[in-house]
Amino acid sequence: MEREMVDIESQTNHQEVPNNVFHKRKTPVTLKFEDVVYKIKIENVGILEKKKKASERKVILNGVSGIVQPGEILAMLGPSGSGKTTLLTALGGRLGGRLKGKITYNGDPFSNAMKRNTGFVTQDDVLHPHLTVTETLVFTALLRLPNTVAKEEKVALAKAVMNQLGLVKCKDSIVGGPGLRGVSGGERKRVSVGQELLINPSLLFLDEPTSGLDSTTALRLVSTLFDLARGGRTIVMTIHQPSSRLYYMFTKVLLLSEGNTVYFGKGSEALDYFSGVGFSPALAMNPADFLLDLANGIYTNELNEDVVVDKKQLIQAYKSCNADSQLRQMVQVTNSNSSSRVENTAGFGKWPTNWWQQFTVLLRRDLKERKHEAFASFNIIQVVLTSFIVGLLWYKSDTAHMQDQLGLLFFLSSFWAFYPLYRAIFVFPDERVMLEKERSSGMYRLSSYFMAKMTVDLPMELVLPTVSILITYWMAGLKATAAAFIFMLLTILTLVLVSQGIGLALGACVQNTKVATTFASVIGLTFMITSGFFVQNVPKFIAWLKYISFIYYANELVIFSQYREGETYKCGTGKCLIYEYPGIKGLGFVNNRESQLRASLILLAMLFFYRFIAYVALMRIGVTKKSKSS
Ligand SMILES: Nc1ncnc2c1ncn2[C@@H]1O[C@H](COP(=O)(O)OP(=O)(O)OP(=O)(O)O)[C@@H](O)[C@H]1O
Repeated sequence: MEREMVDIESQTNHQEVPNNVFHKRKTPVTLKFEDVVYKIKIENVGILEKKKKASERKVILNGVSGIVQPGEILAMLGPSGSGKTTLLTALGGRLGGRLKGKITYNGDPFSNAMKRNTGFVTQDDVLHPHLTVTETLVFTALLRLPNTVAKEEKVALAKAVMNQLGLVKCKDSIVGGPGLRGVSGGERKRVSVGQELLINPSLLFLDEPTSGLDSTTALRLVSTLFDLARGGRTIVMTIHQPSSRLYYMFTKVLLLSEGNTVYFGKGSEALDYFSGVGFSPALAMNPADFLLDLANGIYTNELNEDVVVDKKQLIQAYKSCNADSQLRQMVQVTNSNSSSRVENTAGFGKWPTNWWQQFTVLLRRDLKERKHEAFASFNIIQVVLTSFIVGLLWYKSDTAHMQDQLGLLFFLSSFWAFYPLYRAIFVFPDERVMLEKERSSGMYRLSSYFMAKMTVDLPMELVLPTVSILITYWMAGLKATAAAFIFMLLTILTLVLVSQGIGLALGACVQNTKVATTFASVIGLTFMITSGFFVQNVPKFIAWLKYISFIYYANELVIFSQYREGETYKCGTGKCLIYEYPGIKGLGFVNNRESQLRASLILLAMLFFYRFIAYVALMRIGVTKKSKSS
């Protein structure tokens, strides 16, 4: 697979890549939003009172309206917490909950076709840290571009994006992330933008794309966006503190203060507007700084003194100005007609690619991303060392010391019940943000993602226990027949998969590794102590717990692998039947084919059951949010 990617890349090295492929435009989109109101519920808990106070509704967006046309860049400015990200998320069709007002795209509400024509760059870069810049963009192209585009063309487009965003220099460097040195912050941001440019979106949303960038890099990035807008795209972005050079590249500016519009209109006319309502800049200053000060309720007068301004006065001034009523009239004109409707013109079906293509690309991507984790030497050393120590402790054990041997069998069941559980817990919480981002843009089906995740870790999940059992089994002198060894190995491998399933389900349901780890300890310990090794005379009302304990069934099968009906052990001066040994008899096992089959089938059912739970829990992540917007 790796070779395949290298081949494709080398082919495209000789291929003519258009310098600016993004000047070709699909359907231009006019974005209108009218009286957008968003409230969230806040549960108030007094510090001193134990009782919860009644929940309150906090207004995040308070009747915001606007219009952005193809070829325009709208920059949303405002102090921190003024609602910029919330509005951007709402306009990008990703905000659920109590969203009121009307948001339309060429007159129509947000649709699946629109979703695939929309690029959304989040504030934090959500990227796979171990992939190189090229791999990141090529995998995105393979997943997001439709089947109608040939594979070679997809790779060529990824290359074109790298050219356009100035990423060629670092194309073979890994992206990096927390604790892993990779490309610079600015390059990482450009990779995120590149992922969205690949689909040549009609509408592009960017949440603070310039934060953390030096002014030159920020200017370069916004220049690229300016070029894109000129190609007919509609661009909406939030920005904290643009330099004046950046400010004048924006076609329109929306200034927010505590969720209210303080100004909406051309960036170049903002200062005139504020002069008209009594606030003209007394000193030569960056217009963006002046606007942000006002939105924060501060005005610097001729004496360079900061005067407090009533924000309500600014909000009211905007509401009663001509610009606002003109804007409302423009927004209210419906322009829904079949020629402007965003259709699936890009050749996307319900999904850009078919199930198998999604699965294979995701598998290749996961293999590259997770090989460092799955094949980490410390995992291998940990398991091999533990196996040797266990082998030494039980070196050449025999049935003359039945309790010792039972202890070994129980230890093996318990160790392989816990080890994969704790590893699997992290899989989905670590991936949540990525899954959310990719599913929100309709990149792939959940089932192909899920199957790729199940498959990618499988080899290592099975190789490690096999190596461990190989070491311990022979050192500890367990039954030296191929049948007994294979039975034991298959039992342990099934146990590993069940345990992994429980970890995946916990991680997927809770989505918080700390909480999931706590649950895992409680569940794991409960299943371990109810499996019969520690206590056998359990009160009836709680004795049923062992029947849902996967460790109980694994322990049963492991014991079956070693001892046959009628076999004996040395007791006192004579011999006793092994299945009469108190430690085994108390477990209540019947050693016959039916009970072996029953235990095996229950373990297999658990293997699927816990994965099913994990799948259902993941279904809520990244689906297009249903809001109450009218
Ligand atoms: N789910 C939530 N729970 C509680 N408060 C929220 C939630 N979502 C948004 N808020 C609040 O809504 C307000 C607006 O948040 P938002 O992130 O949109 O602001 P912003 O202007 O983008 O801020 P920044 O520039 O700091 O990113 C903030 O006060 C924030 O605390």
